[in-house]
Amino acid sequence: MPGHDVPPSPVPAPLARPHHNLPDLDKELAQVGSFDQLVKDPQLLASLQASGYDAPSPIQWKAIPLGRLGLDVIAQAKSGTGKTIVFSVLAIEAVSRCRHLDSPAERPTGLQVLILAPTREVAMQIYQVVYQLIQGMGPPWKDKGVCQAFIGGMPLREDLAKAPTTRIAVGTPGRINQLLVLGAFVTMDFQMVVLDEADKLMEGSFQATIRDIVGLVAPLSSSSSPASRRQVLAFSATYDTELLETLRTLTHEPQYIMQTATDPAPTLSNVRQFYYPVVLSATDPTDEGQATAAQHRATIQQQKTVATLHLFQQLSFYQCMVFLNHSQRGQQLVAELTQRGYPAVWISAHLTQPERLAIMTQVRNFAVRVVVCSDLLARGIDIDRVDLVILWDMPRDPETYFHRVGRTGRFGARGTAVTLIGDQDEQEALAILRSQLQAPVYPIDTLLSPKKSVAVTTPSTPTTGEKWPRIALRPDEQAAYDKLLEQSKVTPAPTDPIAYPSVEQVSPPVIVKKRKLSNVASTSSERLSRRRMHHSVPVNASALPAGKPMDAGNQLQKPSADASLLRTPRVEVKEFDTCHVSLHPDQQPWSLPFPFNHASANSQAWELSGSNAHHPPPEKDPATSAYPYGHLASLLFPG
Ligand SMILES: Nc1ncnc2c1ncn2[C@@H]1O[C@H](COP(=O)(O)OP(=O)(O)OP(=O)(O)O)[C@@H](O)[C@H]1O
Repeated sequence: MPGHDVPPSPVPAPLARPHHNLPDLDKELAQVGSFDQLVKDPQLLASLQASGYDAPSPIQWKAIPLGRLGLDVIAQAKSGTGKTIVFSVLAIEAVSRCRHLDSPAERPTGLQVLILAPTREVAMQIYQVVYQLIQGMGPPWKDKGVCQAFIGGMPLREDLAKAPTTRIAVGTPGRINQLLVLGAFVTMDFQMVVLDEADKLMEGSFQATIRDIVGLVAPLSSSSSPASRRQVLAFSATYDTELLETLRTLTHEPQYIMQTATDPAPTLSNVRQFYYPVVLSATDPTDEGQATAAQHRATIQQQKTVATLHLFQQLSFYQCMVFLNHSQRGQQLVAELTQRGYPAVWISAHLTQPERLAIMTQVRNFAVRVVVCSDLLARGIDIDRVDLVILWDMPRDPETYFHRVGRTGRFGARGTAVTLIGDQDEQEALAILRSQLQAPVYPIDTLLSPKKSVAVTTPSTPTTGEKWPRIALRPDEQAAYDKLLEQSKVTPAPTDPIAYPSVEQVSPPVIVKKRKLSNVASTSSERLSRRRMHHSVPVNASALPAGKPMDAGNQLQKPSADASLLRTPRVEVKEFDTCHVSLHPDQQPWSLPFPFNHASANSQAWELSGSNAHHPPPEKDPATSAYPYGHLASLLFPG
């Protein structure tokens, strides 16, 4: 088992990135410019391009400049739209700025960036992305100590040895906290903490650990000047109102980049979503003399296995992820699938860390095509050959649905997600879910018509250069689908001037209200009593409510601009090394060079564009001694 401090195991050659040549499938992925307009460092730019990242996605276009300004940022973007590259670029730039300081004596040492992820698998994946970018940046960057992974389940001794020289640490909260408490990292020049899957990191027992970590590396004290404060960046595809509020307390006047009100659902439109009602037993487990509840459950599971095999036979796919809620059932399913000619692996947090890493390597190397898993892999995991996701069990909440489905259809690829519906509880949960989704969830018979003659008994082997795995469609389905794709085409990227979105243009955050999908039946007696009510009701597609837009009550309010000044400064990035900032709605923007950060803010001589010379710096509020325009203004007018 390779140690996690060695270079990551070879990643299979990437499939051709489809989004450049094909119609835009989702506006989250519409091309907005090119990386050479966004990234100035030639080594980093070359490395990005060599790794196949030619054109930034909208989240990269918006969040990289904002993060580079040194502001705290809370960002939301759909699964698979490239959030990892946002903070990888910002992390490398942060270290790069320090490396290029003229005087070696002043060059900061030790840890500068900390990237936290909720699972060891996601942490290792992020580490591999940053590592790959650094490797592509030429000799000075090939220093092994620049970026290191620190995850639980691996020897602490090795982590203690490598921590002092690490510049970018990627890890899971428990291990990172342990190392910080032990004083393993040198943090005097610390600059930035990144929370990936931030809503998950703020949940339950994680939250206290995250608070401890952020308190140690990026303390938020009112007395600390912005220049001495460290930056906090948070990313996720989903945010819950309450957790978002909690997250806000870790940040300082954060800038928000959120899903738009018109497109709130965090699943990509290029993932076709279906539900598959398995044939229900005609018996009610509560009827006397009939099957027991356990037998009834066993029947449903059997039916779900049959449905899974049916999907495998009918669809051609590269790789499939099957999500279950129970470990024992997962292992059983793996045995059944393997026995029937679909070799599968099971992965959950119950395995040892070496076992988990070995399975992930197998999956990434395409040595296995069916991964049966718990929600360990529901978030953040990026395997670009996954084109089929089966939700064997209904997820416990809508966020988990979005994240599970988001394992396919990544960055312009197409994908299919099928939710198996086995009983009344799952039918009700699906109804709740559909009320939150904008994308349609079709009944499975629209995909698997009994008349259709698709007989793919052995999954096809992918051919190099093939753009997508094919999912066979009837001609009429194909025509409808092509039309849908044509309609979703987005206008081409603007060229001159480069129109980055300003903070003010960013729509109000749309928050998925936390609502347990499985709360309908938390105890078996409740479950049984409901079954009694819905005695032998077959799953009927037409009984399910159609999708409708999200409840407006779920949205946070956008900060409003009053008549004389903008509560949030308008930040507009015009070129990759300058940004324009307006404090008054009618004011010509100030022109600021960047990159800059808190550490450099005080010493930076701000150049004001000529037309603004008559705009005096704002006055401080006497009550708070703070500038009224917030954090950015205090950066602009230090002292
Ligand atoms: N600009 C780009 N050009 C081409 N491919 C990209 C670009 N940015 C990211 N990708 C690819 O898109 C895929 C998804 O990226 P990433 O894992 O960062 O998504 P994400 O937004 O973090 O998703 P999730 O919310 O599921 O964690 C990755 O395979 C990544 O290599």
